[in-house]
Amino acid sequence: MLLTSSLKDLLDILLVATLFYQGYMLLSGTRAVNVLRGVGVFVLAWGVSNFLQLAALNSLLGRIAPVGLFALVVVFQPELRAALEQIGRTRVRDVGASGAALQDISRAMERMAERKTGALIAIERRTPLGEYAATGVKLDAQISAPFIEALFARNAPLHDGGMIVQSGRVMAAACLFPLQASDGIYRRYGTRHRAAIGLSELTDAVVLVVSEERGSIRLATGGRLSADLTGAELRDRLRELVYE
Ligand SMILES: Nc1ncnc2c1ncn2[C@@H]1O[C@H](COP(=O)(O)OP(=O)(O)OP(=O)(O)O)[C@@H](O)[C@H]1O
Repeated sequence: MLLTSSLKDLLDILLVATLFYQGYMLLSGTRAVNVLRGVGVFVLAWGVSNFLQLAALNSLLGRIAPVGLFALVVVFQPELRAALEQIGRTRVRDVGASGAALQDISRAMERMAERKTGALIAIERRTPLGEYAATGVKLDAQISAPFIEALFARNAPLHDGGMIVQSGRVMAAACLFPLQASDGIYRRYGTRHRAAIGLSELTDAVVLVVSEERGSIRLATGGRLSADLTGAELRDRLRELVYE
């Protein structure tokens, strides 16, 4: 009986530790981490004021806490939604794009990088990108390297904004992606790169960027931007990420 209850305690502690660790992993790399530190300081101050029995401060912090909690839920609604979606995702094989489509995307990315044509492409994985596709122009077109290059050509009508690939087709172009907050390690990047990081932070999409300025190819996943990639490296990364 004693053993059972200590085993239960151990399981309890393990589950709570896992929950905290998963919570931290979901938030790490997002702007919520900085706020989490602020909440930590608040809780610490509340603990100290409780310990020292500072009645006025205690009652003030006690009144702020529920309002603060509500404000946090409102401010971090996108992050909370992304976190809940991540928990609810089923581990099914991805349908973002077929091998041939990935080849076409990589080839187009390589050519656009050589010509320094700016480009932004999001490949849907498990999180639906419909709401972002709705901000642009619906296409539902077959993927081909020349088509992608034509879309992003400098004076083309749909070159501004991001392209979205769903189920191996170009579903939309000229879409607006959410911008990554300008704080943190990516603050020196321009809006195209921050839009790629922003979308990859809120969804599990693989987002590709060609820099118009540098002619570099980069890839964003999970709110992080890769180093410059060669065409071959991009192909390998895409194969890994889209067929994980
Ligand atoms: N929120 C957004 N969603 C989608 N595309 C965007 C968004 N914001 C900017 N862009 C695209 O990025 C272009 C501007 O890129 P900007 O030069 O500011 O960024 P950058 O990261 O420095 O990229 P580059 O290295 O190509 O210059 C816009 O013309 C537009 O096509």
